[in-house]
Parts: sequence; C-alpha cells; structure tokens
Amino acid sequence: MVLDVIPLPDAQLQFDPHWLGPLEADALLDGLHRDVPWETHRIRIFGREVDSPRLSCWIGDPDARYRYSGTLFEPHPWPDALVPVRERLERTLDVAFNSVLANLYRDGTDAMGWHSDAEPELGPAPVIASISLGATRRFALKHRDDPARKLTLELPHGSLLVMSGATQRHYRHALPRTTRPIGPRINLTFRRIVTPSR
Ligand SMILES: O=C(O)CCC(=O)C(=O)O
Ligand SMILES: [Fe+2]
Repeated sequence: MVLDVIPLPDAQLQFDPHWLGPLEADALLDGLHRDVPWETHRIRIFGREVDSPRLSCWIGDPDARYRYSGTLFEPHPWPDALVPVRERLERTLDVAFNSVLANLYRDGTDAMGWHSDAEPELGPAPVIASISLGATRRFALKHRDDPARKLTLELPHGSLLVMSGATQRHYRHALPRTTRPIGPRINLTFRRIVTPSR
C-alpha cells in the first residue's frame, strides 16, 4: 500500500486520511477509550513539573522502557484491540514497532505543546506512525531554524501520519488547543525503542 507523500523540506511525511475504515476506526476508538488505563502524566515545562493537559498511557513490549519529559515509563501490556493494528502497521511500513504512546484529548482544551520525538531511545532517524481517532484536530509542524517552514494538517478519524527520516531532527510539532466545541480524540504514536532506558 502506498501512502501519499506530503512535501516539506528537511522532513519526510506520509499521510493517508482513511487508513482505517470508518467502522474499524469507530470500534478502535470505543475499545481504547474504555479499556486503556488512562493516566495523567507529569511533564516538565521550564523546569517545573505539571500535569499534562491530556490523558496518556505508555504501551509496549516489556523491555520498551522510555524516558519522556524527565519520567521513566514502564510499558503497559498491549490491549487486544491494538494487536492487529500494530501488525498492519509493521507490514505497511516494514518497521518492528515495539511501543505506542496513547493520548486521549478529552475536549478542545486538552492539547500537546511544541516538541520533537527525539529521545535517544528512538535512535537518530525514528519512524513515528501516528493514528488519529475521534474528533478531527489540527496538527502543526514548525522548522527549528527557519520559522517560515511550517505546515498544519487536519488529522481525521482513521487517519495515519508517518513522520520519518530527519523530521524529528529538524522540526517540532504540536497539537494546539481549540475553542471549537469538540468531542474526544485518541492519538496513537507507534514507536520503536532501539535502546531501552534503564
Ligand atoms: O496527538 C497528536 O496528534 C500528536 C501526539 C504527539 O506528538 C506525541 O504523542 O508525541
Ligand atoms: Fe510527538
């Protein structure tokens, strides 16, 4: 299967707005909303520890430990609903994903600030496969050195966005708040931990 390439200098982006069919996406949204042990992660912003404005869960193989924003996360086991999704992603992208960060944005006030997924555990050129479920939200990318290089993308229910190559090295990304009245959204970023944290 071929994903559409989204052109952006210094980045490598592929996108399929309908990677999951609507029924499959509905079932996954409901199942994960219900079954994932959602928790509030603490993050560090300007040296201060605060609750992140969303619910999250770090899921993965037992050795896929991950240090993120100052905290070491031991993975939760894979929920049944994610097993076929992971297998299909591995076939599509030829990457052996061993973990996924699940985020639940309860409404438009939940968000994620500017960052790159450039933790050393992920290696120098990580492939990050991002599946979106539920409410469509705007995803933004901004070049570290050249603010004119930026892009926003609407990520609909069932979509797949793949960031690879030098994307994390050169760009930050964010999921901004919105004042639109909007329902919940779940995002899954599949990752491959190359060198587990200890
Ligand atoms: O919710 C999104 O689309 C982005 C999530 C993200 O950037 C992350 O999990 O690192
Ligand atoms: Fe990210």
